[in-house]
Amino acid sequence: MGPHPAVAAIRLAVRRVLHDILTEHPSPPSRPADAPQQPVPITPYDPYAPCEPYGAAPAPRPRPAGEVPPPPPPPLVLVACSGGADSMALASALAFEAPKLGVRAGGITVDHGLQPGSDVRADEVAQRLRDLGLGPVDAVAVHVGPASDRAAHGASYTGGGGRRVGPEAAARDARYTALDAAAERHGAAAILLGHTRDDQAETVLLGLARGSGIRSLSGMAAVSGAGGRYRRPFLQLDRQTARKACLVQSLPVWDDPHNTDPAYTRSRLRHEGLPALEKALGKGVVEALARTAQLSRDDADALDTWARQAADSVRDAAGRLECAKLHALPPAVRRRVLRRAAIDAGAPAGSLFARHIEEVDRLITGWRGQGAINLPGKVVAQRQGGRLVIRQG
Ligand SMILES: Nc1ncnc2c1ncn2[C@@H]1O[C@H](COP(=O)(O)OP(=O)(O)OP(=O)(O)O)[C@@H](O)[C@H]1O
Repeated sequence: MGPHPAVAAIRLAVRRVLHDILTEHPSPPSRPADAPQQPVPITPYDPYAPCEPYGAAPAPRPRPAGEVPPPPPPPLVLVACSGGADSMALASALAFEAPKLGVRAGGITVDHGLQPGSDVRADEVAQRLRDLGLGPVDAVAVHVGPASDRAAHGASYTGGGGRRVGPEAAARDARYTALDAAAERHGAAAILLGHTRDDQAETVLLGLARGSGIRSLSGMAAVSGAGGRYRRPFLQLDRQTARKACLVQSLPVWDDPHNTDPAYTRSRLRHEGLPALEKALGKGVVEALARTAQLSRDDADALDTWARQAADSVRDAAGRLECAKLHALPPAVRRRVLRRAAIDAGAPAGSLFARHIEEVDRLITGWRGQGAINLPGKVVAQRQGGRLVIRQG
């Protein structure tokens, strides 16, 4: 008899991602047991050979012709685990699938230090990961400082005003910094995150409420971070499946009280907003929102590419933006060109909102002699003759 359907589903999701990682970081081919050993040439002992100076690192032994270099170690994949149901299910699937594919698998849990006893819990989670057979496993304590505007990990949770704000964002920043450091320390090829389809639906709704275009509707990417470090195998899987997989495998899980605390926007959305939407619109809302994320991402990527190509064609020989050519572009492409120009001039991406770009756009489409527009980062946009000048002033 095969595994429970929930367990089969989480394993399949992880197996697919491990296959992708292996394609990008091929494992050394395993030598069949009966393959002939490569003879290792023996260097004759030379008593007159010069000695290494004391304390110096030994010089690498020149490899005799014909000696096969040692194979690189198989890629290491870490699971980022809070101890919650989603990431515990992910850890169990990784522990099951990785050895079968010749991948090394470890884990990391981050202690944000925001609740009493969080250090003890982090140690417990680390032990559970080791009990699953994962290694190396780290429990890392972080200091949660003020939140930044950075949105570099494919997730962008914000408050209603558009800025990434509050303790949630600050904890996330500290967590990703710790995860990045762990990946560097261990030379990991990837870090798996347990975001599910339900998390994706919530992220899309938060983006919708922000009203800043299809990029914010595109939710979290399946692959993100430096060099595609972060992978989200469960983005197509619902939260109930992950929880069920933990239940049938008797995996203890920790339910973060923040997840049910109505003080948090995401928690209200999860427990009040989405159920109300499902009641009004019927089942399938979560699935539809997750599909919206994927479609929006594809559209946003295409428009970004178009805008990158258009950016050169709207400049004069001196590299200045020509208003007439900007005017001829479709609005979605023009706004992207303007946004990119403002960022290149020094405006911080996280503080540049749709309303800023709309004002700059009016210099092109609604020109009636307006003055200069002040943008974040002391960047100024103004129309001079038929040119749009955006620079730090
Ligand atoms: N303290 C932590 N240490 C390590 N990884 C974490 C931690 N918190 C969250 N993560 C990672 O980020 C993912 C998303 O976390 P988030 O808090 O948004 O969701 P969650 O619903 O609480 O997830 P989970 O049920 O896995 O705890 C988790 O699945 C996990 O991979």
